[in-house]
Amino acid sequence: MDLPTLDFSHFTHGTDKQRVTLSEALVQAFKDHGFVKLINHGLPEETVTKYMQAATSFFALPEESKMRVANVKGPTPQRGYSWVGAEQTSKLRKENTLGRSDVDKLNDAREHFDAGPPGDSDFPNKWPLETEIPGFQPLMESCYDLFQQTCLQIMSAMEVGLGLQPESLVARCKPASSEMRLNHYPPTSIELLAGGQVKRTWPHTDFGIITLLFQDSVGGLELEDRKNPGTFVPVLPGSADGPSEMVVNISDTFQRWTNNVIRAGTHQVSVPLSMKDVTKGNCPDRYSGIFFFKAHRDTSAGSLPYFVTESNPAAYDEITALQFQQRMTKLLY
Ligand SMILES: O=C(O)CCC(=O)C(=O)O
Ligand SMILES: [Fe+2]
Repeated sequence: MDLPTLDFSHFTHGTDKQRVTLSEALVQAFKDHGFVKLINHGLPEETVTKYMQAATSFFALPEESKMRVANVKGPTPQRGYSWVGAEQTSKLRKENTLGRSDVDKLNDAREHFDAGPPGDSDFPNKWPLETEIPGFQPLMESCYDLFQQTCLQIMSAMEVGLGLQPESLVARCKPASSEMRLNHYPPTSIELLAGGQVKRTWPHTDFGIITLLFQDSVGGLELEDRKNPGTFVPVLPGSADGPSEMVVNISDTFQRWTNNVIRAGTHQVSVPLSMKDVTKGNCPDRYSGIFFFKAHRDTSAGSLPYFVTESNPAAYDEITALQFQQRMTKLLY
């Protein structure tokens, strides 16, 4: 399977014809795979580099400093630090746990840090001490704003590609309720990963509208091949001398809005491709930087009337984006 790589500048800086062609290709890639790679996505290279560096710096903090901003487990949007084993993505899909008696042992070998909109008063962010990690909070907040802008542009392209009214998707995403996440996968025993109880990340879909994903050069991200359900193919990191690539996937809220016309991309993080034949030793550290683009909390996460027809009746319940997120987040613990 070949994941399409699209040049997003055709939408942001192209002719009318190029805008339409890009938008249609984007919709097609999402229909086919739930995933796409974008180049010339408009995010400065430096922003992406600094976002990834923020991950390295945060996870290098002493355990005590990370635990000072620990996320409180529960249904509320995640804020701060989740230690290895804190959440179990295995519990998000019944395919992961079906017929197993060891469900509580199906762990992720991953720690992560989550933050919501800058200055969020509903679910306040938890920032580590400025003295311990200088500049972390302002950097994260400036990345947030740029990622949010990029996602709004992708929504505009989806409006064109799907034949929706201009602003009809964009308006549902304001004010911003997106979330950013830094992931760290510590070196992990290959034998442990082969044992079947622990994965770097279990197969799942994300909860928001779309997700932006940046990964280091280690690899291991895989998406489900829709032509062969249950099998996964690698989403390889871009080459160091090639253009900066951004992985984008469709998440649950968009699947709900489009009433299954565009389905969320199921993905997991596994042993890197280059180590598939290795049976002993450790997988190296891996870092990823994520942006979960989300609908405004009070917006409906039910299917949009445009996608509900006699032959495709509404498949989802009428709940708000926040209620949906809480329903899903609760499953993780
Ligand atoms: O680390 C990755 O590449 C993917 C992480 C992921 O799927 C997530 O945080 O939702
Ligand atoms: Fe994910």
